[in-house]
Amino acid sequence: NMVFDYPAARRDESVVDDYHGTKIKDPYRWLEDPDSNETKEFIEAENKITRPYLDACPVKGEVHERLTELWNYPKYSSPFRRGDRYFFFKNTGLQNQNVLYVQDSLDGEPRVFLDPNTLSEDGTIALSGSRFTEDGSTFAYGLSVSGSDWITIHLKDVATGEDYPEVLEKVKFASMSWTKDNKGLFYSRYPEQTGKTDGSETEVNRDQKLCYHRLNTPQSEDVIVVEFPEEPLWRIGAEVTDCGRYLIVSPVRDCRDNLLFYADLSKHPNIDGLLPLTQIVHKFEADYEYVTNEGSVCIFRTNRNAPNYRLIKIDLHNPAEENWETLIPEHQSDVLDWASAVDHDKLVIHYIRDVKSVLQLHSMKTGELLQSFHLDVGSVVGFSGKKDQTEIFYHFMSFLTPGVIYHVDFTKQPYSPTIFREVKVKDFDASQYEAKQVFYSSKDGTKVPMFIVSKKDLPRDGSNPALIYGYGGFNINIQPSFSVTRLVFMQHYNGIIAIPNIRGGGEYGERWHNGGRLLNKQNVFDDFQAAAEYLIAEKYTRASLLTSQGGSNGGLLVAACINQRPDLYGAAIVQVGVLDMLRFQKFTIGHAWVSDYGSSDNKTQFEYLLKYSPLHNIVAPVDERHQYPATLVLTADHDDRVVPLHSLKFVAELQHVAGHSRAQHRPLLARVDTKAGHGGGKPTAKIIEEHTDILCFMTQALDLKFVK
Ligand SMILES: O=C([C@@H]1CCCN1C(=O)CCCN1C(=O)NC(c2ccccc2)(c2ccccc2)C1=O)N1CCCC1
Repeated sequence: NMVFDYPAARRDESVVDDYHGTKIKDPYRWLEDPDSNETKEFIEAENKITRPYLDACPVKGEVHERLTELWNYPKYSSPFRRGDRYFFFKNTGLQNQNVLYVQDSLDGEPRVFLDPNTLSEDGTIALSGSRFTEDGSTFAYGLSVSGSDWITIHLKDVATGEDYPEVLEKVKFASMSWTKDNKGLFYSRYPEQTGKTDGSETEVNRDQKLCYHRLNTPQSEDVIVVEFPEEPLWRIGAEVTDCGRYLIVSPVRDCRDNLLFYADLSKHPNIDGLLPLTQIVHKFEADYEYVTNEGSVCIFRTNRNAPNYRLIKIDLHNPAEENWETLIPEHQSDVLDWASAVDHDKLVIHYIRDVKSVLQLHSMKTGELLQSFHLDVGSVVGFSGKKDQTEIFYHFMSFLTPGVIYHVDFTKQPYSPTIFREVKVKDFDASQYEAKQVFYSSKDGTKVPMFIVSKKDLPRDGSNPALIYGYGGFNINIQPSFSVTRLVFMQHYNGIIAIPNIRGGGEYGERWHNGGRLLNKQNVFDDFQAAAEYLIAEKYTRASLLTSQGGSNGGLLVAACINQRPDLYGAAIVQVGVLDMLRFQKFTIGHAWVSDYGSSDNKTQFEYLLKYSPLHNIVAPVDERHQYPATLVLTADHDDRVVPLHSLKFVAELQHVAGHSRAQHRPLLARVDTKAGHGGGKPTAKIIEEHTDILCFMTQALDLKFVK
């Protein structure tokens, strides 16, 4: 097999940090500067060896063609009413960005309302966040460029389609919320900073302010309405209540728990400065999410004393915790994932039960269950409905269902869902495949659910290639979804898809999240390793045919797992991963992740982080059995969520330590994309290119056969 001439990246042995008395070397510190020629040359040198390896794949053409063919089916979002019009997103199949359409009625002739594809040749300008005014007359929308988290906010007159002159700059992680007079918009923004803010910079995001913008005025006239100058790392969520009277302000300092304040907007008809706030929640101890309100009584979804979440009522005029009431108590096993007011006095509530979606209708007054909406095994991936609307739409998807949109009209009894739209993938016959859920035991005996999807009747003799995907953090749930790329792997490689719902996620509420974070983080890796061992023991596959894949926090998962058990995998795909656990908090929004990771600034947490940090636990293989799996590390130049330095330092160290070992025959490569970021807003063309490269990497590395 090919011998790899890895780039000789300079090792600066003089860079040594002292963490609470422990000296740690950081020889590739220079790779943290994205603008230096040396870093640019390193990236070029890495792509120079990766590109030929991927292009040498004999079935690259077939894979690209098959992915494109299967991808080319029309995709729709649930329609949603704003004012007296309906809107929906549609992609005819291969469009780089989804297009927003408008109709005067549900069966009216759709007209293009906003087509982001017209904004750039290569589709790298994406819609990122949007909000209509209450009356549907004006549309605020965010545009992000090259996959960065930075957006500019634009304002469009819905009737004419004309944009107002102003553009709101320096916006990131912005909740947008209009005042009910349709005259202005609350949004969060960062102050001007030195240096570029195009998403290729690594500066820490700090000092976010909540501002109020009056329509048709320059941004320079915007007023700061909420700020926490003594808390530079907080982000400020804000939402005008359904009735329009209150502004709910929810600061978040990391990725869990928030405070709650409110302002009574009726006392400030002219918003011209800081709004006086009444604080309701004074400590970061739980999540609180506004659902709706009736007068001064607000309904929140919270995990306060309820790890599976519940709905509570807080009277803003009597907000002390002892006066809070429970509207919907915590379920002992189902997780209350979201709730939405509909038809004036009802709540649609989404539960997660053993990772599968449950959708119910409850009384807003009493909380009692009115009825359930039947769902197959799968996920509700989209929903539209408002308190003052008498209909809802919800979008269902599963491993073998590309998408079904249901409609419920509350003006007719009984409330029975009808199929509004069903999406088909041509020449995909779901009856040839099976999706099942198994429960396996992790290292500490914890039962972990895992979805396994593949063609029916595959031999159970360890001869099938398998792809195991994981995330494992931030209370995020990995529910069933439809993926064309996984379909190609199942159809043309007889591949098996395995998705373990490992700890750190929210599949079983806060307990599951807490079981996989801070000083429990190793449980996440143990759950994942145990899933791989289960697949091998049950003869679904064997180590040399098993690929692990994960992105972002999941990239950390995959990288930590190949350090700890390189023998378990034949290949590993590490996408936009967090890989330097001692320094992540020093870049862009990394400081927000301390709620899951802790921080090297804390001695106890430093000692724990050092034990699993991918960059700091690379070991030269002593023999071929312990060589690293074929590893592809992917990142991109405008990833300002997880800055590329993580991947660059990791692959440099991996190639230096393992790549030069005689026992390491499998490739250890990096793919660094341009005009791309963490993933949000990526154009279809780039997604298909990337997925083609990943399947080709697996084909080459594991010597897989592509069957027609
Ligand atoms: O990207 C990430 C992690 C995972 C989930 C969000 N995240 C983040 O790092 C998200 C940070 C940025 N961010 C959002 O994308 N939504 C916010 C938000 C808060 C207030 C107003 C507007 C947006 C948020 C909302 C709810 C909860 C938390 C933040 C937020 O701060 N990681 C990359 C690698 C490790 C973790």
